Amino acid sequence: MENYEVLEELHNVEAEIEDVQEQIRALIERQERLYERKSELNSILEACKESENEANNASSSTVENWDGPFEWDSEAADLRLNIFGISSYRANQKEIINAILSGRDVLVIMAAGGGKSLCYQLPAVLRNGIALVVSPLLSLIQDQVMGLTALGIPAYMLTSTTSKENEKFIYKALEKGEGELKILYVTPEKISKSKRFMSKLEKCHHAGRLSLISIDEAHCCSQWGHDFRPDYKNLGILKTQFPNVPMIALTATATQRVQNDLVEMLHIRRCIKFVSTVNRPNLFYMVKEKSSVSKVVVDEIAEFIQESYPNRESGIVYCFSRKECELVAKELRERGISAGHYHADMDVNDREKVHMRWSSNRLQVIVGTVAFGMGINKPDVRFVIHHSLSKSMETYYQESGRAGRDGLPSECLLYFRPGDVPRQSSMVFYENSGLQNLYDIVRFCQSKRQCRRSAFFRHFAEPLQECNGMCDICAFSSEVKEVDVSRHAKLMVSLLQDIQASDQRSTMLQLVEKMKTKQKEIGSDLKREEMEQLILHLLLERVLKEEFQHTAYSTNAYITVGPLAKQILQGKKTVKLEVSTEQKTKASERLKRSLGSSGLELKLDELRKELSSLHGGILPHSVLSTQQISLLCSQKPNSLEQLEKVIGKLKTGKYGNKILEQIVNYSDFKLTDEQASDGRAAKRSKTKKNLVLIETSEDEA
Ligand SMILES: Nc1ncnc2c1ncn2[C@@H]1O[C@H](COP(=O)(O)OP(=O)(O)OP(=O)(O)O)[C@@H](O)[C@H]1O
Ligand SMILES: [Mg+2]
Repeated sequence: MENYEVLEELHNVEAEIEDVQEQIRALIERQERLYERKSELNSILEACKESENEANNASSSTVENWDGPFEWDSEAADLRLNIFGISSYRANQKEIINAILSGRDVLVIMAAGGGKSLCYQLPAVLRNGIALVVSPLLSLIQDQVMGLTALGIPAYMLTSTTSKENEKFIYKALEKGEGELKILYVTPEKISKSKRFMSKLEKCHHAGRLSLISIDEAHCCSQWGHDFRPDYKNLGILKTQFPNVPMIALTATATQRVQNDLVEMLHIRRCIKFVSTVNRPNLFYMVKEKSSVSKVVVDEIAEFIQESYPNRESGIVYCFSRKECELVAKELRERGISAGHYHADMDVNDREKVHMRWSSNRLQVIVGTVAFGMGINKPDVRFVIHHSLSKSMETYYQESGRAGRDGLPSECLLYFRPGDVPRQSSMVFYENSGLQNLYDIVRFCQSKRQCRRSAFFRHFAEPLQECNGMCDICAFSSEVKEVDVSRHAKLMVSLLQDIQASDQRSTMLQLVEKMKTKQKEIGSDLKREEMEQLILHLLLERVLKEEFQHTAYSTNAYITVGPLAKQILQGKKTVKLEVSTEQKTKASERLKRSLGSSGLELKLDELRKELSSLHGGILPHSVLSTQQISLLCSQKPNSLEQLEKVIGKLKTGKYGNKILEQIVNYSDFKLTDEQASDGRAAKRSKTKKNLVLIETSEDEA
């Protein structure tokens, strides 16, 4: 054998080894993803078996029909309507309340705004003694205590802001049963750090006065959750110390892993689990192409807000960075929208002030970073706009889910452009499955065919449900065609190989620039946006991958050749891009129409603002919720007695005359014979008004 032959074979063998190694790397990576999926599927299977067992046990035991009847039914219904002002239960609420009142531990998974608070507040009022509620944030606690106080329910909080006087009152109530205390809110730190508090609680329990324990936002227990709080890990002590006190854990987080985790950590393995759907039928999801010119984006956002929400309905705009968030707020203000910014770098008092102004409808829009999160308790947020994409499907679900907690139609709008991806990836790449999670939401944004809602169902492993035209994909019929871009993909991979061979790196932006010249070789021009779309597509397909380099000030993301690049070079893989051929309409006309407020709605909105400041600055929605306003407009009660049927005795007693005055004064108020004779239920009038109210009535629940 000649020397050169040996050398040639050696090169070939080396090339083949390299090829094999690449395939092994790709396979290992695939194996890892499969292992991860396997463990997820196992957890789901486990949960299914558990619920099957529970169902089997349920059929053999005596009381497992949580719908009732129970001895407390009428008392509970009276409290619901006349104190809480809620005309009918939503899905699962009644069952959860019954399970807790039967003394069982309960785990509640219910979407944001589903009405979890009522599930523990109503039993707390009904049962003798004091209910303990653990909640992660001071602002959430303050909102809840204020809301309950407005309803005349003796609720207190024990936190760093509690006055000495109140603290004394609370300790006395716990220890001696003196004074009126029904619901006590604490942060988890109180349980893990205050021995004094725990000893008083022990005394309260010993005297048989600890009625129930509620763990709100329970996903904070789990490291897999999005808001992990170390102090939540210690809450297991509550069940150990008070085993016979029913515990209710509530969260809107749907992943199986988190659910399993928190049941273990709270020691409530025998709990009854109520899992409601992740579906938020009143939310309209929409992804919009984001211009690379920042002014254009703000113009579009401003126009959207002004056109769709001329009555200054509340909204949130989420931004990626603190700087961006200040800038966008300023630019919105310049365009005549009352907007304030909110981020973690601000002074706590300033942050609180902005939050408060927004909660009381004095500020229309909060422009925030992710720091504007869990504490948001405002039910009538009509729109959530993402100025750039979130870091995962779960985060997006949570953030967009802050819209429409009152069940009324609301919009979730995400501005997406591929150039935002490297900004996010350089932040999340070090997190557990960070890049994988990010690529999931990128897939969601890139898709031009898959219903947005069904993407959520898939993500949370839930059976598909109808979207009813409540996402851009289902609502607008834009034609999508597939374009074969395999040649461009091949060119891109070989270009990257050349770059890497000369020890260089390329960011997404640089790669697009280089490709713009290079693609002339194949005589076909992809537009800049299409080129970016192609890069993302190849990242998701693992033909390309991102690599990161730290500098003193930032982490840069570079695009490099990925494990499946060979397949492209060898022509084993075709690459197709989805391209819309039609422009989409601006927004859902249907939704817009349904959102239009009537004159009476505006009058009642004004009234609730006025009453809220007259009644010690409570929040306007504590006076009347937007849903109650809609009911009043459709039913137009004309006596205190009729009004009571809509908003309950308590609110009628407090605000009834003023409300009736508005309804009577309202010029186009005409009482139909039908309403006069029997005060018909809301549903029929609701459809008349063309207002889509999404709620579950008692008989449906
Ligand atoms: N059965 C009901 N009918 C009408 N409105 C209801 C009902 N139950 C609760 N609500 C209202 O829905 C809104 C959201 O309720 P709540 O704050 O309990 O939601 P949540 O499930 O705790 O949401 P989050 O996960 O965001 O904390 C509140 O304004 C509440 O008054
Ligand atoms: Mg809640």
